[in-house]
Amino acid sequence: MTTPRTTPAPTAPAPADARCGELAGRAFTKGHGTGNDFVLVTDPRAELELDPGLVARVCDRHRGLGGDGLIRAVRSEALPEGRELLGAAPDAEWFMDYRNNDGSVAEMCGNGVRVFVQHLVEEGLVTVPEGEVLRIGTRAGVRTVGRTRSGWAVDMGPWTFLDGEAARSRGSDAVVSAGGLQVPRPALSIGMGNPHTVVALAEGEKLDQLELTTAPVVRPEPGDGTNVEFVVPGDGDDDGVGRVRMRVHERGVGETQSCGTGACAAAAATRFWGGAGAPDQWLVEVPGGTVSVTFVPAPDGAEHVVLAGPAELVARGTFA
Ligand SMILES: N[C@@H](CCC[C@H](N)C(=O)O)C(=O)O
Repeated sequence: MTTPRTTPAPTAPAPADARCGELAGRAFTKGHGTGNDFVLVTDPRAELELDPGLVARVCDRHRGLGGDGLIRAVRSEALPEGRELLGAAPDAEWFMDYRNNDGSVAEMCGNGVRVFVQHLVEEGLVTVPEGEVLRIGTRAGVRTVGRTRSGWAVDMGPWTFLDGEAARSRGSDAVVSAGGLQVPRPALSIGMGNPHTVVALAEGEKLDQLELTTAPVVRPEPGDGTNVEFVVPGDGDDDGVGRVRMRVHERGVGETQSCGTGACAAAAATRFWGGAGAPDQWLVEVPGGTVSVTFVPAPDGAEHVVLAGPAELVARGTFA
């Protein structure tokens, strides 16, 4: 006689928190800037609890909406880091709360700002007439954004050497190893509100041969991690415009099609290596398109970096 089966046949366990619970019923927008793609959520009063696991589930390319990051549009007054900015910039009504695809918080996202502003405009939350600017709060400070013929231009503030004097005197302050590179290469650490490490390669061929599915190793290891840009300077600047090709491995994401702050860092490093006479205007070609980077004297006496490029919204929906 066979004993009746009392235990249920095993089934695959349901993954914990598989859905985007906290976001259920909320509207989202999907957009990108030169292939750097984001999920955008409007949460004016900062009511959502965006824990890293939730952000990672939303950004998962197989089980979520998919994205290099998640951007929450919050009124600056609703977040402590936004309120801090309002004293000096009372017109910075909206704050870009940016999260990387792995759920980590980042200070700044250059492509994200353009997509964020496009989202605010299309949601009817702001108007930006031709010739006027909008001020946006970010964890890297206030950013000023204006329209261009084909997108938005963002004053990204000053660029900095992250390792001041060493970088200035030697032209490099770190070494980077990566798949496809025979030997570790010297690199320059540049701050754009967030950290970047820029490596120059001699030929385009080497750029195409890089294997960036695993993170490049940077020594000395930056405490908060870094975004790593590999650049190949272009030939000839007859028109006074510098050109670079770039691939990037982003902190908290992996290889992306584009990185706005990375393009600014790549142009700043290449211009620094080029010495006096290097152009102030640059076109940075990334796998997802081209962005422009211009170095301008600013009223505060510092040199600012202006990043310009497109922003496209591709979908709207509701979280299940
Ligand atoms: N893609 C962004 C940069 C996003 C943040 C970055 N991964 C970090 O952790 O600093 C850009 O367009 O600038």
